Amino acid sequence: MLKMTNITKTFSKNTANEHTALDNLNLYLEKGDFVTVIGSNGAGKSTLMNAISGSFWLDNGKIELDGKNITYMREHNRAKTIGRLFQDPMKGTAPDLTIEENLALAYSGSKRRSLNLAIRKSDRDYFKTALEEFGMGLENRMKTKIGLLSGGQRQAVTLLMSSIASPKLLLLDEHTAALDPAAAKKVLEITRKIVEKNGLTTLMITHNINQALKMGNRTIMMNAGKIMLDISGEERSNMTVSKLVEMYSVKSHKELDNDRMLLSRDS
Ligand SMILES: Nc1ncnc2c1ncn2[C@@H]1O[C@H](COP(=O)(O)OP(=O)(O)OP(=O)(O)O)[C@@H](O)[C@H]1O
Repeated sequence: MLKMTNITKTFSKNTANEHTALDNLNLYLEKGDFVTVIGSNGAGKSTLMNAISGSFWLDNGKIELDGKNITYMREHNRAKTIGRLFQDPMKGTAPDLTIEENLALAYSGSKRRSLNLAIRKSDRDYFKTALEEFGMGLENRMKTKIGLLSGGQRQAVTLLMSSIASPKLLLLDEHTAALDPAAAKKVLEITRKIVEKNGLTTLMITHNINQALKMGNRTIMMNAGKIMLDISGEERSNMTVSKLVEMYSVKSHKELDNDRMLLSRDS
């Protein structure tokens, strides 16, 4: 489904700040894989997502999605098949449009209909049913402007927008990190449901190691622009947070320096 071969990206080349954020990295995701991504500060996790969504050109390497070479495809074209959520709940929705208008935009994009805010009754019923499943009461606020919602409610709507656009790939970049614990829990629950129901191939960055081991079917750990650990199946089921932290130190010859990750190790 997603195949990244020898991808390399160096920022500020030939300057004192030169930094190789992605270093000959290889990653292959099967269709339906839900992969969690962890790693130290500056390991290259967000840069990996930026590379996939096309925020910059690679220095080297190739990215294929569903058999298609997208290495030189522009970002806005990739966005048609790659959904992305950020830490900032303000991103990804139009704050002055209502919940149903935002959903209608995502829906019209997926159906290749003309961009139109006149909402059909059948579409409205479909959105309502989908929102009801979240148990947040959003189905009764479909005419509320998105900008008035809490961060958790916004991320829930953004997730629904991403899924109704039927993406080939969903990228979640610490999408619950800015939320309070109760909202984060709820949004994760919704994430799990949406990914499962739609069989979405998903990459999710999290600083919470526990969460990384519990969500999805595979976990990768990044360090210095490379994937240093890739676990799934029995090895992953038997993995503990302490073991993972220890493996990081052994493999990288340094202590894990992601404070947020370590602080959340028991939560
Ligand atoms: N556009 C850019 N220009 C220059 N340097 C960049 C750019 N984007 C990322 N970097 C650098 O690349 C490295 C990797 O950054 P990245 O944001 O991918 O790390 P991360 O693993 O997501 O870290 P964190 O957990 O702290 O968010 C960092 O040293 C960062 O400063």
